[in-house]
Amino acid sequence: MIEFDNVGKRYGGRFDALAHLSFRVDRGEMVFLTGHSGAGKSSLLRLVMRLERPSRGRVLVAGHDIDRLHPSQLPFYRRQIGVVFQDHQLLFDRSIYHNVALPLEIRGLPPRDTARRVRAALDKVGLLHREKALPIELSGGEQQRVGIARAVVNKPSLLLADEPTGNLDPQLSADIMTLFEDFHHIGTTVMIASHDLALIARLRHRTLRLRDGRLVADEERA
Ligand SMILES: Nc1ncnc2c1ncn2[C@@H]1O[C@H](COP(=O)(O)OP(=O)(O)OP(=O)(O)O)[C@@H](O)[C@H]1O
Repeated sequence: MIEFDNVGKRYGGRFDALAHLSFRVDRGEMVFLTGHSGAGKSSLLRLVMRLERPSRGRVLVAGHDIDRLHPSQLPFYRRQIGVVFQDHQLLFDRSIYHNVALPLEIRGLPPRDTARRVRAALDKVGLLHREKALPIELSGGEQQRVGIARAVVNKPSLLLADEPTGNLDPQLSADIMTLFEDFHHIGTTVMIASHDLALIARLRHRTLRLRDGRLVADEERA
């Protein structure tokens, strides 16, 4: 599903944030990405989203070199990827329903289809009963679940998360990871950048470890 072939990413013409990075993630796999702050985790995820382009090497997603995508193809490409951030980036003047509906409204999906999909996504994260609430009325863990519902409302084949449990206590973090595992179990490819080594060790999924932009470990834990 994802293949990095000797990828390097240089910022500002001199700083190598990523270097000689090669790995494959198969369709349906769940993989953690770890490493110290500044190791290059977010840069790697941004390359997969095609928010950044590699300075060298190739990034293939579903068999395609995504550097070759025409700008007109990017919206369709990104629609296949759900993204969850640490600070879930909800719109605070919109209800939970409308936050989750946003990606579908941007696509111009008919309201009836939008409603069906939004409710299915909210149901998956256990928040159907809160659809009329505003984000401010929800706890941090619930807000993150809304962020996940919004990320999966387009039924992406690939789900990326950048420190999705960064602000949550251990129990809520474990609950959020269980949600990601649920999507993995129905066939979604999942890649999660996280600092939470204790949680990662407990969950026993493949883990890629970066240090100074290089892949220093690739461990199967199943
Ligand atoms: N747009 C940019 N321009 C210049 N340097 C950048 C840019 N984005 C990231 N960097 C640098 O590249 C390196 C890797 O950053 P990145 O955000 O990928 O690391 P990270 O592992 O995600 O860190 P953290 O865990 O702190 O989020 C860092 O030294 C960072 O300062």
